[in-house]
Amino acid sequence: MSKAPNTKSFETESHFGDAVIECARSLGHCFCLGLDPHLSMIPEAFRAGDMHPGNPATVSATEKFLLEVIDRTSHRVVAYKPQSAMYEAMGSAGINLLERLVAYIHERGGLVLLDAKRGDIAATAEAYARAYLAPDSPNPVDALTVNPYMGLDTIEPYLDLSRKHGKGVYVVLRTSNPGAGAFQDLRSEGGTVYEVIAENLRPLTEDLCGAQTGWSSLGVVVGATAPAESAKIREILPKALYLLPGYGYQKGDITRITSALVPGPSKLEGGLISSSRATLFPQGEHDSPYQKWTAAFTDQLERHIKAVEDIL
Ligand SMILES: O=c1ccn([C@@H]2O[C@H](COP(=O)(O)O)[C@@H](O)[C@H]2O)c(=O)[nH]1
Repeated sequence: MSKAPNTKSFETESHFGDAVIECARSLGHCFCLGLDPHLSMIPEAFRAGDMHPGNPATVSATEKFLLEVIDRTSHRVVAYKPQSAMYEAMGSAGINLLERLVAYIHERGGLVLLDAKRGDIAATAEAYARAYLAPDSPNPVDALTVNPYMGLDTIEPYLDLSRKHGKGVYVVLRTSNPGAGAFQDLRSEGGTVYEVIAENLRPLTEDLCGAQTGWSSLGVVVGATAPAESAKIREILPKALYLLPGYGYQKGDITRITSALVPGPSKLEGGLISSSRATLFPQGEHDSPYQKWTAAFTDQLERHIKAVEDIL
């Protein structure tokens, strides 16, 4: 699906929404693996020194771990969702690591949805959009999460690159965290904040639908912990792909998250169900030797994928 590192022109130059759905249909599930290298959780088999974020050895250890994870999963997951903050926390070496990982995933034909939740005035958003969504960017990902709090004009630069190059844009709508409702559920005449944003996004999602599947490259982030809200959003945004974080570690009940999905040709579809910590770091395996860790990791990954398959 992709070309050489950092010169990649997304072959779905075509369309992110189509690429996600086509991959999900061929794999038979919609599991997305979060690449969140929490340094304290990196297994013993990969750790080096004190794992301080400023140590070059920490970055190398993290890279070894994540390359192993990617090698073991690239044929099994629909997309990867690196969390930008985890790499930024390691300074410029961490950002370089993120670039190498994105290139590595692309060499293997994988999709990268960078979770960076960018949001700023349009002039600055243009730079964020160029940084990640322009095909000639030093670190071109396939999709980016963005924050709509500052208004629709601030997401326009990302949409522009989606129109031109088929990139995915995921707007944060109703999040998975315990405090999500405090602001996002506030009511005005038009409904809750997240419903008002969704209404505003509707025509934009419809403009960005793929020719192959009809799904939009403009998606939304909705916590897997929020099935009722998910259902309401689906009524407003029938064509938007969901990114559903919060499965696993945050205990989102995926048997209820079917409210986000709709029947496709053979299974439910319309979202990416994402897990980071719970899949990357099987409980009790932190101190395991390499062989035991690989077995535990593969077992955990397959259990999580199976749980997703079972609800579709
Ligand atoms: O509502 C949201 C939006 C984004 N996230 C991000 O997803 C992962 C979740 O990690 P887990 O280890 O699976 O809990 C993380 O990168 C969050 O920043 C979210 O959790 N909820």
